Amino acid sequence: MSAKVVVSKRRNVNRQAIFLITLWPFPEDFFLSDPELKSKVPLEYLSHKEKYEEAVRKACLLFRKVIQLQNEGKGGMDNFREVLGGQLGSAILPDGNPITLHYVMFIPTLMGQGTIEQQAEWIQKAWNCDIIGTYAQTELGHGTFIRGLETVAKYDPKTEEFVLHSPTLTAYKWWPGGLGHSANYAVVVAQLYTQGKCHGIHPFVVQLRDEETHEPLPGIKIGEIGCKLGMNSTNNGYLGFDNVRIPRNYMLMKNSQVLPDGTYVKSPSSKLTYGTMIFVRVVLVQDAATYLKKASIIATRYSAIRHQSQIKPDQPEPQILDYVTQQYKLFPNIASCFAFQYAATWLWDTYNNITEELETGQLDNLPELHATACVLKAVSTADAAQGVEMLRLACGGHGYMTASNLPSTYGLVTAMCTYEGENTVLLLQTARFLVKMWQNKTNVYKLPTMKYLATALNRATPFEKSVEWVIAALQKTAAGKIDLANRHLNERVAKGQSYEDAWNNTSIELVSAAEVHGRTIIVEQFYNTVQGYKSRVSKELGTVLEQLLQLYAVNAALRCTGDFLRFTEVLGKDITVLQTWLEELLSQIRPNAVGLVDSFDMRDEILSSALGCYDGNVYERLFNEAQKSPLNAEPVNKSYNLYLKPFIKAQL
Ligand SMILES: CCCCCCCCCCCCCCCCCCCCCC(=O)SCCNC(=O)CCNC(=O)[C@H](O)C(C)(C)COP(=O)(O)OP(=O)(O)OC[C@H]1O[C@@H](n2cnc3c(N)ncnc32)[C@H](O)[C@@H]1OP(=O)(O)O
Ligand SMILES: Cc1cc2nc3c(=O)[nH]c(=O)nc-3n(C[C@H](O)[C@H](O)[C@H](O)COP(=O)(O)OP(=O)(O)OC[C@H]3O[C@@H](n4cnc5c(N)ncnc54)[C@H](O)[C@@H]3O)c2cc1C
Repeated sequence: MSAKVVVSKRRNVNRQAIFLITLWPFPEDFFLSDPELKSKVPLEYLSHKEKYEEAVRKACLLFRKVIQLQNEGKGGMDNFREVLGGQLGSAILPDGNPITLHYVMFIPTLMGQGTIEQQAEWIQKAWNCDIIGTYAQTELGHGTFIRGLETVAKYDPKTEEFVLHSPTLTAYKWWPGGLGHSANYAVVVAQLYTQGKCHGIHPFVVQLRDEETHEPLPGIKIGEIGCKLGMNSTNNGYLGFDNVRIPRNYMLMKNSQVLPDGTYVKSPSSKLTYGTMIFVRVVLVQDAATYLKKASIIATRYSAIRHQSQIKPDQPEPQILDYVTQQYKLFPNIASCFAFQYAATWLWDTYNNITEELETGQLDNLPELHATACVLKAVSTADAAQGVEMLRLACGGHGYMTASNLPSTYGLVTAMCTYEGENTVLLLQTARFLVKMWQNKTNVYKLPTMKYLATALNRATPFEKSVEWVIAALQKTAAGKIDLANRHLNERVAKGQSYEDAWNNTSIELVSAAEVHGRTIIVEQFYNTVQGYKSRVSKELGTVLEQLLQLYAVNAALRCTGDFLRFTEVLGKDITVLQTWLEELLSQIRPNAVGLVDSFDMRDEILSSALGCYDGNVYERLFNEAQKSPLNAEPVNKSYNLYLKPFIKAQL
């Protein structure tokens, strides 16, 4: 396959940033109208092996079409984003894409961690798909604690090679997407040893399979890890090394180097090796918004079609959308879609600005970027997973059908809470930075996401029914929680605990403080975006956006009433005002609910749901989907004669 990519010789080019510039309206039809990209049989009726084979067939066609568009000059990297993300990507490959990691982590790591020469060597090949790669970091024994990885890369100056080895079973790589049978190369993260000393984890490019036959190379033990809750076509794999040799220049050496004689040259920051993880955490916030939008469309449209029970005995069964409890399940999730979308856009811009600085050697803003990416990834994916499950429940029994596409959407979104950093662990990373800033308050003034900490604790926040008040109250609560956690940490240390034990013993409070900090950022970004839009949109649209903003804010406030009572001046009677405000907003949003989810602009083929179609023909679609069950192909199944009949006829 041929595609052109120009590797710039300029060092300060943010190569990951160029991925997501949208210059071209994405031609969904080019993909969705291709009969070869449609499934002939619903995936759930295929075996595990057939699912994988079908996914590889489609993934190859999908990327061939993206490259065709690119060669015709139609769009650029944004096309990749569309086909990899939760919108078009998950419609065509509902149980995951077996080559995603090639684009989302392998190529970005070559770009972010390789020298100019290494990029020139590898990127064109990867871009042309002459090689297919993955990102092999996690091991059977360690996913979170990457400093504890056991795979070893030992430098041999005699041959100028690294020797990769898995000394134990727990050192086996475990989880990388596409590793099982799709990829023939990987970026492998391993402990670097040179001149008898361990220098910590570093990234290496390793060939795993023959480029022609795809047979595993000598010393490479490789396979797929088996069935999972979801994402069963992503071909997550395992990988062990038995003294596999690779050339010296296969270590990605943009940040630290091993010279031919084995001398180690240190990186300006050991955390630059973690750069690809920051990149993926940033793009996941957008993906969380996309999955939540999908589920919100399905559940809201279904709620407008479904009639059940009676509100008043003498009246017809209402649309279930008219039940206030139903509105409470749906509308805060619709508001969250907007909130996460705006937070994702803001985080993406922040990421671009800070990575530009990193390219020029300025590392000052890296810790804040890391802390912010961690908390926004954690809060958005946790809320999206919880939201998708709530929206599934909001569809009653039909939401449990795979034909609703809600179970599979949940399978995709809940995985996000674990991969690319387990959410609790990420919140603790943010808490670590918050506490550090809290202890040295002068630093706080400089940080856009944290400067509120300098004044929030002592600011009066008398209750008023406004978003501005919610933001101030969240800020005061976050500051109060950080302050309290920090005090408890110090008290434990003063009583003789080590700092690490005290940290662990305070970690419930620390996680909670980080979470409120994350929600503060999200509400603030939502607020700033709506203020920016107000002068540019119609009065009516401005009103609806304002209602969504208020709903997101008041719901965020009601989720932490206990904390508000502890850390702000709010009183019990004010909570009643908040509750009434929420109820008013639900009824204001009700007439626009279907219009709002329609505005997410997802076609029926993308929703892939019998419940969520635009025309509302829910029951016909459910019935038609049932006809696809292989059990309905014959009126009597052979198990009747084999087992049931003898069982029924037998004298028990
Ligand atoms: C070509 C076109 C392409 C177009 C592309 C278009 C893309 C668009 C596509 C859109 C669709 C998307 C689809 C997605 C599908 C995804 C598929 C699934 C992917 C799933 C992949 C994975 O799942 S892949 C594995 C991820 N696996 C983790 O995620 C491990 C977590 N575990 C850690 O990440 C570390 O283990 C952990 C905890 C930090 C501790 O690390 P540690 O022990 O070394 O560090 P310590 O805690 O001791 O901290 C020491 C100091 O380091 C500081 N620090 C720590 N991290 C830092 C950092 N990153 N940057 C800066 N600073 C950092 C910290 O703040 C401290 O700073 P200080 O000392 O000053 O306080
Ligand atoms: C679908 C999927 C795809 C994946 N794809 C890839 C891939 O392509 N490449 C790759 O390298 N990896 C991949 N992974 C692995 C993923 O990155 C790890 O699973 C993730 O980082 C979590 O690590 P873990 O599994 O070791 O969980 P653990 O760390 O074992 O977590 C278990 C529990 O321990 C807790 N815990 C752990 N450490 C701490 C701590 N310090 N403080 C408090 N609590 C703690 C966690 O909060 C959690 O509750 C994938 C995983 C999944 C599920």
